[in-house]
Amino acid sequence: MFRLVSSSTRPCLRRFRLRSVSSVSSDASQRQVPCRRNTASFFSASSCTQQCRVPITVRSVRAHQEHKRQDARHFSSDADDIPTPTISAAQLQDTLLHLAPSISHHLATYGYYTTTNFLQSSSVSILRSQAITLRKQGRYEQSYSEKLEGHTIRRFDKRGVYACEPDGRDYYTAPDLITYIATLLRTLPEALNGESFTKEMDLSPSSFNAKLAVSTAGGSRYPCHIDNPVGNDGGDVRKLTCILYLNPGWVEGEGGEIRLFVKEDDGGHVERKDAVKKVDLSPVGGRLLLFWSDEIPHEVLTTKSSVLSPQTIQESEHDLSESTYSESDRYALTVWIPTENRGVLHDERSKFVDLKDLVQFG
Ligand SMILES: O=C(O)CCC(=O)C(=O)O
Ligand SMILES: [Fe+2]
Repeated sequence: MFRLVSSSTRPCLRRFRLRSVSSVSSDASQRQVPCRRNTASFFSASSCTQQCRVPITVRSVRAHQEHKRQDARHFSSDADDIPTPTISAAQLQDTLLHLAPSISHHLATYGYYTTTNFLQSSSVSILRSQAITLRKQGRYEQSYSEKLEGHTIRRFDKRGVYACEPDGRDYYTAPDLITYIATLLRTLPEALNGESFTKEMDLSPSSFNAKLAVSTAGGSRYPCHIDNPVGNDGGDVRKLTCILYLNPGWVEGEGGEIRLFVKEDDGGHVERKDAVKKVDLSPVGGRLLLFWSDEIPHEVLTTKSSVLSPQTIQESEHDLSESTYSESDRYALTVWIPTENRGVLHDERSKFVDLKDLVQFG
């Protein structure tokens, strides 16, 4: 008997640490820069004290040179080389603050929130092209799930799915992706903690992990799972899953939908224990989807081989730019936000608590 433990690589919740910043500035003079070596301090270059301590041997000299080469790729002392993101952090922040009351209400009532208009298609195309550049740099690896077989956790590759965990070193390649992640983290936890429906969740802006995943066309799928099935017992404090889809030309109804299993009764009045509703959402570019990481079962349906509108395909034939590379692939950027209040994870009092029992995993 298999039990799905986690759909993704075990999270490293210390991957990024954000300095507490109350406002977001897109002004280049105020911009915070990635640390040279320590990805954990992306927003605090001055706090990196780690030195390169590779012992001197012939092999290590090569390793050292490679290290320096990699470093140079990610860091330049010339401030002019720091890329300026195209998307406006201030505008993103405004949008999130504007949506916060509705997000809070929907999360509390339905367990999820979604909007297809979170970003303009031009911004989605920029984010996608940076995701593709990271892929061309070899930053993605085979994505896998872990299942508990007896007492052993076994790893299963997800066919056709590749993932990377963007971090501070990726700023030079993907300034907009990193700006989006940072702005989401700076804004959303605090905004939802200020709303009465989600106040108790005590979401934390201080640490998190992010995943950029690409499902290649023609068959890849994710089985039904919960992102954080073990919760505090396993040291996993992820509470809110935030997915941004980066597929500008996606055609609705052509596969690749995420299927959420939510309560049939969404008004919170009469709740039948066995009432589960399936909600299928296409990964259309600019869709933001949020749901409780420890409660909402979901799966990703098979991606069909061609999911782009004829217009997009036609355009891509004449445009060999980065933004149309691998145009049939399904890109999703997920940020998991943890809670400071471990008691809310797998809370027996939650109205969604029985969803995981009602859905067959694996
Ligand atoms: O890409 C999606 O729609 C969802 C991916 C997912 O469920 C996961 O990474 O855990
Ligand atoms: Fe998931």
